[in-house]
Amino acid sequence: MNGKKKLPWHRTDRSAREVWPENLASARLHDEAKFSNNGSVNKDNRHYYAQENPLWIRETHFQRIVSVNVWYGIFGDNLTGEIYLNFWQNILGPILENLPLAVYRATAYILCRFERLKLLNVQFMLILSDDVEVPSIKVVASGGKTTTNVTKGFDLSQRDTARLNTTPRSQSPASGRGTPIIAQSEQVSEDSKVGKNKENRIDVETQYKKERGDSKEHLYMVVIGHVDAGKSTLMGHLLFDLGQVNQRTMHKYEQESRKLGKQSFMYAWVLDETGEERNRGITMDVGRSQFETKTKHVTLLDAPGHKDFIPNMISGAGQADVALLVVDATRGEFETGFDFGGQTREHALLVRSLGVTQLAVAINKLDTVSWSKERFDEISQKLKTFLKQAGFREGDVTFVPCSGLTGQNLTSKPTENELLTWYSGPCLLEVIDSFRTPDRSVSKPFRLSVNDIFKGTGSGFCVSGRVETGSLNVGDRVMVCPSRELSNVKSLFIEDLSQTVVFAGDQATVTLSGIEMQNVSIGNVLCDPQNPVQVSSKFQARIVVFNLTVPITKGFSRQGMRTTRAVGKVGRLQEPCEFPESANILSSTSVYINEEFSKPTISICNQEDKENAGAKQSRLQELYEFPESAPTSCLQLPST
Ligand SMILES: Nc1nc2c(ncn2[C@@H]2O[C@H](COP(=O)(O)OP(=O)(O)OP(=O)(O)O)[C@@H](O)[C@H]2O)c(=O)[nH]1
Repeated sequence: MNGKKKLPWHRTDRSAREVWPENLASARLHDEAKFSNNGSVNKDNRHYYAQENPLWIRETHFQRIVSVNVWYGIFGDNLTGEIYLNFWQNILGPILENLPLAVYRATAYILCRFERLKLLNVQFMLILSDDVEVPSIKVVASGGKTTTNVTKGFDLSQRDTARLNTTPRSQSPASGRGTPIIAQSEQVSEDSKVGKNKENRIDVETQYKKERGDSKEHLYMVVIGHVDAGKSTLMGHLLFDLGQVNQRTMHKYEQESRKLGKQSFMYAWVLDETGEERNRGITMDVGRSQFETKTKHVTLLDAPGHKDFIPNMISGAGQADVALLVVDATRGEFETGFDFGGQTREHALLVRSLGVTQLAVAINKLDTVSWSKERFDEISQKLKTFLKQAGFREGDVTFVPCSGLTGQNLTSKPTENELLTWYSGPCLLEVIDSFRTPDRSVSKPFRLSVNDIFKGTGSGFCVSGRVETGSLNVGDRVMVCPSRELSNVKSLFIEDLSQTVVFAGDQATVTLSGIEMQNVSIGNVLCDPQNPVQVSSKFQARIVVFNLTVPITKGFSRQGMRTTRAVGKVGRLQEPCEFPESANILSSTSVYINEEFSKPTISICNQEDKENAGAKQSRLQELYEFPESAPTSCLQLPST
């Protein structure tokens, strides 16, 4: 909410609280509101990959609080925000007229607009106070055509106010994630259940320019590094400096973290949202946030550093275009994270293996070494050598000195004299701004690698993942590989915002119908039925192996592999395979690479296919169909 609109908001909020002190105890909304459902905070369940079998996905016992940014709102007769009067005065009213008064009075509404995606996005949420007990509410949409049962606590997203005849979204009993709502106008008709062929498709490049041309480039950035390197503190402080977190919230975090004796983590709390993460002082799941630089809209993915949460880190890295590696400059700490089996090396290798080529390195906590240039140079030098070996080009790596705790050199030039004597380069925000946005291959055939599947109470179910190439429209037909079953796209979302089309590079949620949920797995690929992923009996891969207890030797044979992005691209490999005689083994326990790091060079033959050469096609998917999906194989073998 910008400053101009903040004032009427707060004025109305204050007067509304005076009018309804009892109800607004649970219905007050602010620009970063967290929502409660009849007293208990609405939360999103998280997932992780099971240790006992990395092919399984498990739900965690910790959850993320559901929150949204609120731009406009009404309380009773009071209106906040001066735009969209028509929505508030003429459209919302008829929708709500059948609500019981008690419910109506305990209800708050929000309306969001996202300039970047050129969408008018409307969301509203029902907040019931503790003393209103209404299990299901009938909502009659404008024009009286649609009657919908609403479960307590819902929100919905639509492309524009003309599409407000909607079904509210309800919480998924299984995962806590909700099935997003499909606007009536976006429902897939029976007639449209055919794959769009090339001729019917609007020229994708033109469509892409039209939809995204005027907005800032979208970049997904994962923040990686050894545990306690200061990743969350750094990004929390950056978000605060950029105004993404307001003073009041920061003050609250300061007070509450002090009570727990963890005041030094107050900025980390911006991204570490769960009680368990805050109590333990570590990130466990990927924290997400958004911010803007001069030329980019950045989705920030704050990965956990602790080795127990590597699967979560991989899932964050699998979504990223670029990475920010954070290292702790404190004497002894950098060495722990880098030299003695820490996560600095592992994370850097993983992101490179997953296709990330551009890296910024934040040499953090420089306050602990009195902003020493020698320490900065020593660490940069060590990392330069290592990163080059890991496959990063020198020109694609930038080193920036900073302190997440004190805020030096994050969003503006430093003020510390010691640092100013030797550093005149860009601040962290400028470094992030200078990342190149990877080319989005929008005109290639559609491919999406599935990294999450969830079901709500509505029809269909959702899969989410990264669109690797091409574009997908609501109403399109997709093929799920490797099963090759067909399905229909009912709706599309990015960050819970309804879309009519998604493009290469987007992290999208797709609501599918016409296919059973159990027939889609994490690691499957959604593709264009008219141009599906090719089937092959052989593939080549570059393999990075971590934490193997048994040394790798030539002829080494293992069964079962799992990864997020790589499996999404190659299909799941569950067949015995062996490292061929020609393989170049550089290490017996940790990293297995060939001489040319940037190109996959190790052939792995499927055992069965070797025995019945040419007799039948393997279930493996061709990896090298498109360069975007080729060099990013990161396979994890069970260590026993
Ligand atoms: N002196 C100093 N301490 C810092 C700085 N940045 C972070 N810290 C401290 O380092 C500790 C760990 O910070 P976090 O931000 O939680 O580290 P992290 O890398 O996100 O940790 P994980 O996500 O759990 O791996 C906290 O006590 C921070 O206050 C810094 O720039 N200077």
